[in-house]
This record gives sequence, structure tokens and C-alpha cells, in this order.
Amino acid sequence: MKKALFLDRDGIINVDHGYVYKKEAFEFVEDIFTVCLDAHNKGYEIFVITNQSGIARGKYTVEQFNQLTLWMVKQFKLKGIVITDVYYCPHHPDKGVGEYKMVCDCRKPEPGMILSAAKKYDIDLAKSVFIGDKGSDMQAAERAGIKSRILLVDQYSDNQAIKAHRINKIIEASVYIS
Ligand SMILES: O=P(O)(O)OC[C@@H](O)[C@H]1O[C@@H](OP(=O)(O)O)[C@@H](O)[C@@H](O)[C@@H]1O
Ligand SMILES: [Mg+2]
Ligand SMILES: [Zn+2]
Repeated sequence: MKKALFLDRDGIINVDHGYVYKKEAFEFVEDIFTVCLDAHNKGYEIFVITNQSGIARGKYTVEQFNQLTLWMVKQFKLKGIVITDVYYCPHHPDKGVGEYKMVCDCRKPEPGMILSAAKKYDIDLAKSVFIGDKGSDMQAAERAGIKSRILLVDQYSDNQAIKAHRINKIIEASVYIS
């Protein structure tokens, strides 16, 4: 079995400007590359686990999400970091339109996306790490049996104290990644 670093996307990989679907609006949160390179070099598989209710809401299409994702994964590759796979939930139970309006087992805080990745790639969830910016990320990780869970907030705060706190959390994540 392998160890994995699971990443939420909006608020962790990129600044969460709200339903980001264009690369022009995709602002990488620089300090995430630090922990990803550390994890990659230590043999972790890296996955992105993301709710994309913007699809359900009709704000953008699956094709647009896929195009952005291909571009995002390439940016990681250019920094020597392999993203093994990206899992997304296109649904929303209330605000969804048409086929995307549904209660599903993939929208965080449900653990469905994490469990799918673990099954397909033979991941030991007890030895894996999840980094997210919302309580629903932490709940999904806990329900999936991931022991090391890091909650990072204020990804775009200019407050030096908050930035320092965030860097400490990133370093803490590196401690988990062993
Ligand atoms: O953080 P991840 O899971 O990668 O993606 C979150 C996004 O899909 C969007 O999720 C929405 O929540 P609702 O889905 O509308 O409750 C809002 O929080 C948006 O600001 C955010 O961009
Ligand atoms: Mg998020
Ligand atoms: Zn779903």
C-alpha cells in the first residue's frame, strides 16, 4: 500500500476567488508547492479532492473544468511534482440544475472521492495526509479514516501573523509527511 497527500483545491492550491474555472483567475497559493515537493520526494501519491458545485450551478461546464485541470496539473509537473489524479464532485443537492441536482456520496463532507482514490490506487489512508480549508474537508478526511488532517485558512491574508501561522501549519504538514 502507498501513502498519499490529499489536497483540497480552492483555498489550498489556488486562492478561492469563488467558483474559479478559468486559468486567468487561477492564482496559485505559492506555499503549497513546498509541501507538495516534499511529499513527492518522499514517495507520496498526490491527489486533488475538490467540490465543483459551479458545474451543478451552471456557472461552467465539465469540459471547462477538465481544461483548467489539465493546465493545473501541467503547472505542478513543471515544478517536478506529479499529481496522480484529480477527483471532483459536480453535484449540489439543492442548487444543482438538471442531472447535477442530487444528493451524492462524493460531495465533501462525504468521503466518496477519497475512498475511490484509495481503492483505485491502493492507498493506506491511515498513513495519509489531507490538507483543506473548510470543516467539510476535515470531515470527509476523518470519515475516510485519514489520521493527519491540516486545516489551512486565510490563504490570501496579508496579515503577517496569519501568514506566519500558515507557514507553521505547512511546516507541520511536512512533519506529518514522513
Ligand atoms: O474547496 P474545493 O472543494 O476545492 O472547491 C470549492 C469550490 O467549488 C467552491 O465551493 C463553494 O461552496 P459550495 O459548493 O457552493 O457549497 C464556495 O465555497 C466557493 O467559494 C468555492 O469556490
Ligand atoms: Mg477549499
Ligand atoms: Zn457528487
